[in-house]
Order: sequence, then structure tokens, then C-alpha cells
Amino acid sequence: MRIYKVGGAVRDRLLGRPVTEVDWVVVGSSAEEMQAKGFRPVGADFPVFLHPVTGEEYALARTERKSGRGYGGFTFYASPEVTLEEDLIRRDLTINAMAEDERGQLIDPYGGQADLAARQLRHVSPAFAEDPLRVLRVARFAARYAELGFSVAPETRALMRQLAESGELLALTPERSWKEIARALMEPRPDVFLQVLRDCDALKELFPEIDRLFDETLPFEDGTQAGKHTLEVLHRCAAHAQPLTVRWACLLMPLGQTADLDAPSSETARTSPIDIVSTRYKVPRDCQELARLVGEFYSLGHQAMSLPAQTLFDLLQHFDIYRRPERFEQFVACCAMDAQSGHEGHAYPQAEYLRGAAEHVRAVQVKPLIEQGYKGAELGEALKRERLEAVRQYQRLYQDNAN
Ligand SMILES: Nc1ccn([C@@H]2O[C@H](COP(=O)(O)OP(=O)(O)OP(=O)(O)O)[C@@H](O)[C@H]2O)c(=O)n1
Repeated sequence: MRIYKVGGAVRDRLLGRPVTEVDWVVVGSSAEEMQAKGFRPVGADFPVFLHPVTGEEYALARTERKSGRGYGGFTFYASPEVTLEEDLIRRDLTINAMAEDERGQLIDPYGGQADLAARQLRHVSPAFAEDPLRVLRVARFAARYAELGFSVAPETRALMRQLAESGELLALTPERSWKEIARALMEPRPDVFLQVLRDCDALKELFPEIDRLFDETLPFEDGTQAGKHTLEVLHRCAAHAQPLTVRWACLLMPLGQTADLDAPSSETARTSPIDIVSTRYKVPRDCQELARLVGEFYSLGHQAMSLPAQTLFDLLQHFDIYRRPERFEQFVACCAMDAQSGHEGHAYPQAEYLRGAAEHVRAVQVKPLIEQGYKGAELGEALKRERLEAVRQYQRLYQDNAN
């Protein structure tokens, strides 16, 4: 058997970037031989094994045939006769289809090095179409390497468009799509991810709600276009190292509709476009929750300084700032990312104001109320009154400082 280093590790070493994960391909071996050598199989019908010591992935060289729609529709053909070149040709991009042998010798049958130099994300062969997830992968690589000058090759964009138009993106499992989306949002240029998807008409398949924003104008005096603004907000999120929850909420923010703070719960929110998108990709709870709250309340965040005490208090209560301080902080971050995008250098005093209000309200102690004899529901009511009073006091202090 012969073992080669493949994929991202080879690409990133040539790019001079840190290598975090190494994948290997094994030629001339079989599942039986791998197991006899102590490698652990990853899945029942998947020719991938984990190294007994390093835990790195070793895949038998394989060719792939498509037998149906979606990921479940793959069959793999792995056999000792499959050559390295046959394995590499079915990979997504030329820059990912290079291998390195034990002596560090590069094997590059499909022009990966030339495309690294030309800064091109180019598919290797028509086998690209075997896995529609690659449309998202290419957009993700574009988001990662945009700052190095990479772009999608025109013929690859055309193939991505064909895949988007075929409707196959909708057959991907939510889990696979979300994994790519989440990784792409965490890249240095998440805005490029969206832009690449839009350029090949995949955005309207994956996120029709976001795609429509590119036809809408925001109610800003300068006629800012909603889609373009969203791209700027995402770029800013990356520049400010915001977490995934914030980036996801910022992406969906323009789909929000201001909610009524008096409403008993977010009943209506469940059918809002924000929730529909979060549900489509089965996004983790913290992302879904923040996106919903941000969509409902960001306009109140922008108006923080002119909110009546009761409204500001209700907002803090709604966010449960006592038990979920980080979630409120992320809400404030979303508001700031939104307001400052396209207005470079503008201050956003609302952020400090909201943080200060939350801190002031959190400082209200329950102990003195208990000492005064309050208990049960009455204690709850008394605590609320004290907290509302703390908001009023905070507002007076703020006004006094401003004058
Ligand atoms: N849908 C896919 C997934 C993976 N690959 C191939 O498998 C390799 C390893 O995949 P993965 O670990 O997902 O990506 P990396 O290229 O290592 O990139 P990353 O740095 O994002 O992990 C890729 O380089 C590519 O050759 C592919 O062709 N098509």
C-alpha cells in the first residue's frame, strides 16, 4: 500500500498557511488490510479509517458514482486498483486535488499549483457535480481566500449555476448545508460567501429571503440597498471577530419585524421569515434564538436613548439579562454592527447606553426586599418595581451627564 497526504493540508502548506488537519489517501489497500493494521473504520459503508495513534483520517482511494439525489444517494467504489489520479480527479477543486508522497514529493496531475499561483478556484472535472454541496464549499473557500486574491473560475461558476438551477441544492441535508454555512460565516469574508452564491444564482435557492433583499432599498436617506448593507454588516462582523451567533443574527436581521413587547410570547415569531430560515438549516438553538430576538428588537436598540423607561425595562426583561448576560451583549453587538456598517468611524453610543442600563438594573439587590418581609409573588413584583426604578434613575443620570 502507498500512503499520500492529500487535500487541504497540501494546499495550505503551499499557500504558507497553518495546517490544522491532515487527510491521507491510501492506494492499493483494502478495508480488511486497514483493519488488520489497527485502523478503525469511520462508518459502515464509507472507506475512511482513523489512524490508531494520531486519529487522522485515512481514506481508501476511491471513485464515486452517483445513484440518486442527496448525500444518501452516493455509492463509493473503493478497490486496490483505484489509482491516485483516479481518486484526485473526483475531488472538488484543483487546489484540493494535489497529493504528497512520503518523501514530500508533490503529485499534481490537474494543475493545482498553477491555480494556486493564478488565485483560481477551479473544479477538477465534471465529477464536481456529483456532490452539490460543493457549490457551498467553493463559496466558502472564496470567503476564506478572498483576501489572498482568489476568485471563482468562470467555468466553475457556470457549473455551480447549473447545479443551482437543477434544484439539487434543496436536496442536501440541512446538517451538511449548515456545517458549510456556519464555517463560511466564520471566514474572514463571509460577505464574499454570499456574493459568490448570488453570482451563480444559488442564493435564491438557499436563501430566497436574503436574495430578495438585493431588490430592496433601505429607508436610509442615502438610498442604501438592503442586500449590499447586509454584505457590509457581515464583513464588519468578521473584522470585529464576532462569534457565529452574532454573524447568523446579522445575516437574518433585515428579515425581522419589530415585535410587540407586551405580547405574551413570541408566538408570531415562529412563522417569521427569520425562524423559517433557521428551521430550514436546523441551526443550533443559540443561533436561532439570538437571530429571532435581534430581528424583533434591533430597532429598539437603535432608539435606546429615546425609549420610555418602561419600554427599556421591558426590553431588558425580555432578554433575561440576569441569567443570560452574554446574549444581551451579543444583541448589542448586532445593533452596533448594523448601525456602523457603511458609516465608518461613526460612534454608536447606544451600545454603551444599553450595557450601562443592563448593569444598573442587575445591581438591584433582592436581599433588602426579603428583609422588608416580601415573599412569593409579591417579592417578584417588588423586585420588578425596584428594577424599573433603577432604569428611571439610570436615565436621569445619563441626562444629567449629557447636559
Ligand atoms: N464535498 C467534498 C468534500 C471534500 N472533498 C475533498 O476532500 C478533501 C478534504 O475535505 P475537507 O477536510 O472537508 O476540506 P479541506 O480541503 O481539508 O479544507 P478545510 O481546510 O476547510 O478543512 C478536500 O480537500 C477535497 O479534496 C471533495 O472533493 N468534495
